[in-house]
Amino acid sequence: MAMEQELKALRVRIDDLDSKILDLISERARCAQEVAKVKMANLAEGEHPVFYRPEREAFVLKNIMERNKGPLGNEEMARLFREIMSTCLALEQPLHVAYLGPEGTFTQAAAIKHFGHAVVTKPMAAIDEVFREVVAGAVNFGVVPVENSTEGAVNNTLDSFLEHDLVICGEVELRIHHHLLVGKNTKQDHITRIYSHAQSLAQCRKWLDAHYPNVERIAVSSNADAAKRVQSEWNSAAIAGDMAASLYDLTILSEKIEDRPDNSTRFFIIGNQAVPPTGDDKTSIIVSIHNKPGILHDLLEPFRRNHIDLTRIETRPARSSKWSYVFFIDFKGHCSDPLIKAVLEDMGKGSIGLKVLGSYPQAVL
Ligand SMILES: O=C(O)C(=O)C[C@]1(C(=O)O)C=C[C@@H](O)C=C1
Repeated sequence: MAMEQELKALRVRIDDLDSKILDLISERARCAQEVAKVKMANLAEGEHPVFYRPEREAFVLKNIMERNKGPLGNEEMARLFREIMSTCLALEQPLHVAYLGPEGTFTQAAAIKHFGHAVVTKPMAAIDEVFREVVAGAVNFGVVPVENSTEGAVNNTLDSFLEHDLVICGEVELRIHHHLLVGKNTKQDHITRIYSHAQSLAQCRKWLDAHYPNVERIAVSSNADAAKRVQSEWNSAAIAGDMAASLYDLTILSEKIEDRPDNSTRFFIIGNQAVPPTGDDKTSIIVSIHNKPGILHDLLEPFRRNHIDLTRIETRPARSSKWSYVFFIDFKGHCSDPLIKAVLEDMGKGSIGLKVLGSYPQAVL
């Protein structure tokens, strides 16, 4: 009886707090509606309003994480605010976001992690199609994978940047946990085929060698596609993540089978909008250079001289001529910073071409 009384009193307090939170969230949403009105009222002739402001969102989330005193962890708290902002933005403008599908891919999970659940997500069959959908203006943004901590670059994404003129507006990092999944009719000891995306098969190579050394591994276009197949196919399993498992109603035979526990994938948000600096930004560029001795050293020297932190460098064959290359370089800093501007100018002089793909806030979550 005493416990019942105690619980009742605590629940009264919770109801009271919920009602205060409800009022505050509604007040915040009304504020966002006012923000939209101000943005609409201050447009120059022919200008389009910019509702989504990644630099402001990064500030809000970081601020919440800094001020959070617990007991909820910083990430949990930021995720709650991510969702509040997502719904507030949807009141201003519902965002449409294309991603590398089908439904249930890690790219969809990355899109939701970045924009929250209030966005309308649209699956595309290939990375290039995500780019084309954004270029065509059919969606506001696109989400594409760019690199995995175990398997390296996603070349289709890098190549698409050579063909399309889009801006990188943000990055998302996602911990990738792979599971071995089966449909209702498949037993663990009857598996004859394992489907997944080539990158996912590679990320689980050692585990597969140890547990299913003689089972055929079949690469398909995505791990969500693998999950979809095994829903109805007997004696086959898929390697995919949580979203695909629940979407296609599969049983998890083995959890977290990736070879490296810190296995993560980085995704880019692509759009048409340049993002102002936050003080904690990254910039991505493409540079093409003449092939001559010491050229790569010369290219990178200004970064060393100016203590600019290079975070990634990737090479791809140039489309223009055989045995010539382009470099994809990411570094810390924003292209509007005078120091970065000077370095890029310096680099531009020694190269055939240099293109800034975008400056964007470093991933907060
Ligand atoms: O500050 C703005 O510009 C807003 O539109 C408000 C708000 C928010 O809810 O905090 C909503 C969407 C933007 O992407 C950033 C922030």
